[in-house]
Formats: sequence, C-alpha cells, structure tokens
Amino acid sequence: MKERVEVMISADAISKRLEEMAEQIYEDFGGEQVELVCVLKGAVMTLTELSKRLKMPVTMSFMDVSSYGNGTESTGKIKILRDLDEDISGKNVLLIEDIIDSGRTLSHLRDLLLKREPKAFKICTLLDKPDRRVADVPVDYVGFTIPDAFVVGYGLDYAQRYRNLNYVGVLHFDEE
Ligand SMILES: O=P(O)(O)OC[C@H]1O[C@H](OP(=O)(O)OP(=O)(O)O)[C@H](O)[C@@H]1O
Ligand code: HPA
Repeated sequence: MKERVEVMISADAISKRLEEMAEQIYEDFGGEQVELVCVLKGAVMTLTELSKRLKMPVTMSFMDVSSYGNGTESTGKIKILRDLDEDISGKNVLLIEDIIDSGRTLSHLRDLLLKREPKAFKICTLLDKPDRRVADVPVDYVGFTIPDAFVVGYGLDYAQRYRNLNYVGVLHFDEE
C-alpha cells in the first residue's frame, strides 16, 4: 500500500482563515490578555500560527491527554499525561485543538477546566468533523467544517507522521 495525500485545505486558505479567527477572538476578549491552552500534540501548529496573528497579550500552556480504549476509538476516559503548569482561575482561557472528531477529548477537557473557574473560557478548533460526533461540546471558533475523511497535516498525524505539512489533506492508501 502506498500512502498519498490529497490536498483538502491549502496553506493559503488556512492562513486566511486563521487571520479572520484571530480578529474575532481579539474582539470577543475585548483585547484582554488570554491564556492559550494547547492540547498536545496535534494542536501545536494551530497554536503557533494562530498566536502569531493575535494582537492582545497572550501566554501559552500545554496539556497532554490520552484516551483509553481499543486503539481506534476514544472511550471518553481521558487520562491527563501532562497538566497545566499554572492555575487558570480568574483568567481568560482559549483552549486550542486541531480537530474535533467524536468530541470526547474536548468534552472531558472542558468539564475539567471549567471546574477551575476561569474568568472566561472559549474553545477554538482548526477542524470540525461533525459527522462523527458522540459527545456534544459547544465550540466558539471553527476554522473549517470537514466531511468524514481521515485527514493529516497542519499538526494532524498518521502514525505520528505528516504533522509538518503546511496544508490539510486526505490520506489515501493506493494499491502498488
Ligand atoms: O474528538 P475526539 O474523537 O476526541 O478526537 C480529537 C482528538 O484526537 C486527536 O488527538 P490524538 O489523540 O490523535 O493525539 P495527538 O494530538 O497527539 O495526535 C486530536 O488532536 C484531538 O485531541
Ligand atoms: O482525521 C483525523 N486525522 C488525524 N487525527 C485525528 N484524530 C481524530 N480525527 C483525526
């Protein structure tokens, strides 16, 4: 089997969309300082590219989570591998994800972080795949709504590869 990536969202389109999202986020937080919370590893590229476009002061922190299960589907039992360094109570928080698929990861993280009583809490994702949603979770900023295909690039991986692509593409497996 040979892997092939078909472009779904170009680097240019992502850049333009992030610009628009950054403006909206700036307005919604009234230019106040925001703590950007990145969910490792997939959201790293969205965090860095979005943060470069945000005009207000920002801080950054990172969480690493894993879901138990059979390896292909998350079960909703999320294990925190790395928690935030800082207390977020009383802070403006923007949680950044690369993709919402079943919604289980984000739904769990949202509940966890809201218990810490941030001043404001919003969620931003580059990609939303609503067809596969199991856990409902309100999302404030969506870059692109995509169909149910396995995508890679811009932080998203297949077997840990392809995260470095500057576009989002559909991964195909061709017969050799
Ligand atoms: O909506 P869900 O079905 O919960 O899926 C979305 C999650 O899956 C991906 O992470 P993954 O576990 O692949 O880790 P990674 O970011 O390190 O690649 C993605 O970054 C989200 O965190
Ligand atoms: O489509 C996807 N691609 C890569 N990682 C993912 N994690 C959830 N959905 C996806």
